[in-house]
Amino acid sequence: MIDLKHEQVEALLEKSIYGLNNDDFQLVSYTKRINTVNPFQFFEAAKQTEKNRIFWMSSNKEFYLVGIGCASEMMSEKSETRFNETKDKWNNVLNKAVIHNGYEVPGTGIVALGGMSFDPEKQTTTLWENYKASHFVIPEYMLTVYRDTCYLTVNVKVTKNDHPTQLANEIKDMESTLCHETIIEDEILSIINKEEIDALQWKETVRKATDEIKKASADKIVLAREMRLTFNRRANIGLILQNLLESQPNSYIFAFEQGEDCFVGATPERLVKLENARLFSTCLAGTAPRGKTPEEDSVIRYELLHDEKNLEEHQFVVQMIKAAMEDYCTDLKIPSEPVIYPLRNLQHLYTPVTGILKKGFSIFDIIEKLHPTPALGGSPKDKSLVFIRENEVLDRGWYGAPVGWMDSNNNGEFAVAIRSALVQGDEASLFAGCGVVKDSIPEQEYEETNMKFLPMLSVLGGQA
Ligand SMILES: C=C(O[C@@H]1C=C(C(=O)O)C=C[C@H]1O)C(=O)O
Ligand SMILES: [Mg+2]
Repeated sequence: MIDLKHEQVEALLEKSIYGLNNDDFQLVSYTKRINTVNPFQFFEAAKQTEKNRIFWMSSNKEFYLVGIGCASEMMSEKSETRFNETKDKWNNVLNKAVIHNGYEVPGTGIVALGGMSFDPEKQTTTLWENYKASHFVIPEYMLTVYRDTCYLTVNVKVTKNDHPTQLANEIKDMESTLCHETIIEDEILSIINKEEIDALQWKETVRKATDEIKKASADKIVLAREMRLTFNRRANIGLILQNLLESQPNSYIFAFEQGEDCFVGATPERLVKLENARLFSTCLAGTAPRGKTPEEDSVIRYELLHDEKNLEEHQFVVQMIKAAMEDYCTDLKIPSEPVIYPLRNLQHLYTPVTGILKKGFSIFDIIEKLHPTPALGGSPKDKSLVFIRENEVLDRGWYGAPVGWMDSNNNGEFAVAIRSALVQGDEASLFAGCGVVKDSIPEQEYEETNMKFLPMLSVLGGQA
């Protein structure tokens, strides 16, 4: 019997509590299988707890994580050390924790969920003040849905002064609150004000980037812009997530709540997935709209697959990811030509990457090596980042950066946080960017970013 009963939970807590010295603490974690729970409802039910919520769904819809509250966190404000700090803190957490998890299911047991800012060296504004340079949370309560089976993990930080019976009762009450069937109200959100942040200046920056590229100081520079919306009411994140699920195929759906703010999106772009040392990454760059009829769609698809400008944008990403992965993987496989990745509002050029992770590396090493790929930064990395830092009129915050999860067995998955919005009560900022190369035309790049606003715009009261 690996599923714990109430009395066993109490005994487990008691054992940890009585083993502690005065100022010490211990993270106790246990996982059990539970009856089917709808992850969107679990997320919605947690609203009444007033704890921060995190939502993650993989693009194949086979895997969900919903994290509630914070039992422990790894936070870093410093740009140069954020990766190492996070790795060290993660190792400390794992070394000190007591883990009761009888399942070898990825994403159960102690899992850290979080993300980071795109460029911690860029001057920040107040827009993202609630989001750190790097922030990972080990939730108090976490629902894992893996191929239709549900698991609940409870993580408790206990101290000498805690009372096991009381704690076990609190946990029991919380479990029933969270697993209780909840109705997500279908409220109508409408936009009462929409402001594109300086579109003219943005097009001018695109032109300046093409000049730089022609001078050969860089090959590709990704430039992004912001749209600010005001609604008739507060946006309900649970409903937004459900609407994203219904409207955005082939996409990761994520939400990271921080008090009154929530960073939410439906991104098609995997950065890296690790499952039992098998590594998957993605090159995604080059964009065209979807056709209105199947015939028109297949013409556009054919053109995209043969379009020199888009193929160039794409190729920089393939070259970089290939070079980056060679040191970390064996059996690296990358097809020589891209295929189409279809989405609701647009289609991309896509090249999958697979390999076997060499021993001694973690998923965090891979993220550090890859971020930002030329899909979001440019090529070469340093030159394009300097251009973005100096010329882009936007605080990207967590937009365009890795978001995801990792477990104690070196499994995990990170996506690139695009097609996303920072929702702040009855307002939101949407972000969209595109890869500028030598043949980029500012007006066309502008239209491309308009298409990339659509996934979020359409679930926030705009037109699909
Ligand atoms: C930058 C974004 O998307 C990236 C840019 C693309 C392009 O320019 O063709 C395509 C996919 C993404 O790599 C975004 O959606 O904001
Ligand atoms: Mg493009």
